[in-house]
Amino acid sequence: MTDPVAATLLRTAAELEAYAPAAPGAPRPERAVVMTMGALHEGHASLIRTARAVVGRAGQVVVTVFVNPLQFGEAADLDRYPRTLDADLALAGAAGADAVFAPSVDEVYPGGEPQVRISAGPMGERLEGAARPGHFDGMLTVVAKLLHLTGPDLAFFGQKDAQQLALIRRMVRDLNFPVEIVGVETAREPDGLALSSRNRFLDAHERHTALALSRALFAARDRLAAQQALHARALAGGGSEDRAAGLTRLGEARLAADAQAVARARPDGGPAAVRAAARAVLDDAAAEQPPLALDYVALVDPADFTEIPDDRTAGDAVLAVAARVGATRLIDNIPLTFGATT
Ligand SMILES: Nc1ncnc2c1ncn2[C@@H]1O[C@H](COP(=O)(O)OP(=O)(O)OP(=O)(O)O)[C@@H](O)[C@H]1O
Ligand SMILES: CC(C)(CO)[C@@H](O)C(=O)[O-]
Ligand code: BAL
Repeated sequence: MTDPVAATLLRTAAELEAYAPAAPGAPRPERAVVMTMGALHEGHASLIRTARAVVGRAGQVVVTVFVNPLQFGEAADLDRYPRTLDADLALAGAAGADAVFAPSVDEVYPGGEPQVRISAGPMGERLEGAARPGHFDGMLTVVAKLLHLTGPDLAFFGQKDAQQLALIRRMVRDLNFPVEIVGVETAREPDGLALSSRNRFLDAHERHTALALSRALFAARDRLAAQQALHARALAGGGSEDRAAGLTRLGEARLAADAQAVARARPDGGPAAVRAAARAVLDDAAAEQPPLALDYVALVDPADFTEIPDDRTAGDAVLAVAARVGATRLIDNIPLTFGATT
């Protein structure tokens, strides 16, 4: 069922329940769900295509479209969130979805705002959670409900919302949800800007400033790679303080500086160096017109989003950034691995 036709629209839990049941005696098809807030773009399409590739033609791909009031702090952000259901049905179908479940607020919360909610715990209070109090409780509550309503074998979420993905993995583990969570790499514009439904609010100047988010992340990644390459040369005997001193005596300043850089390279590239590389780009963008207003740039442990200490020499990390450009708040992040000298 991968023809480029609009996906079937399901509006209620009853329609979803009755949707394409397995024939009597036939095995239930494997079901993948991709949860969204609509205004679908290529980032969502890549999640849907990945979901289709994993479950195959015999499987079912259900996309949910629901702008969840529970996870919005500012009413204005909720009100202006883009809603484009017809285009969403076409994009979801073209990317390989069978059905789009787009319930009303009353359908999802028939008793009004739920009194019993999922608590995101300490991880939900850091970074995005600090900037948007209650956001992650609201997000996890609706994800739990949508998992119950759609009953998937697998659920796909973007790495672009890295803290959200980590919290969903944690909820599924802590509360024994019978579903496999799959993370999908961030889709970007050719110039690096992470695709986001909120990008449509940026005018040309704001978009130019907003490019600093991804450029900061790439600068940090490149700094880490350069430090790791220097360290690999150090391991291969390519530099030492003695060699640098010898070259200085011979007047070979450039070669001396190179030998010294190799000798001093840390095996991990150094968390501080990585943060500094990102910060330099973001500081420049604060002077752009319009300016970038930095909310945070943080190098964190992907398991719990605590800050990576400066003496950490190995392991996985996420460099995450959030900033406001004009009236639009944007986030981005990049996974990094320390200590991976080749
Ligand atoms: N650029 C992207 N690459 C990969 N996945 C993405 C991308 N953008 C969003 N997603 C994922 O799509 C799913 C639905 O996200 P959502 O509908 O909030 O879109 P969004 O573009 O992130 O919206 P916004 O940025 O306005 O919050 C989430 O799992 C999210 O991580
Ligand atoms: C997971 C989600 C669909 C829950 O509303 C939302 O947070 C999103 O679009 O990332
Ligand atoms: N993209 C994550 C959902 C939100 O911003 O509310």
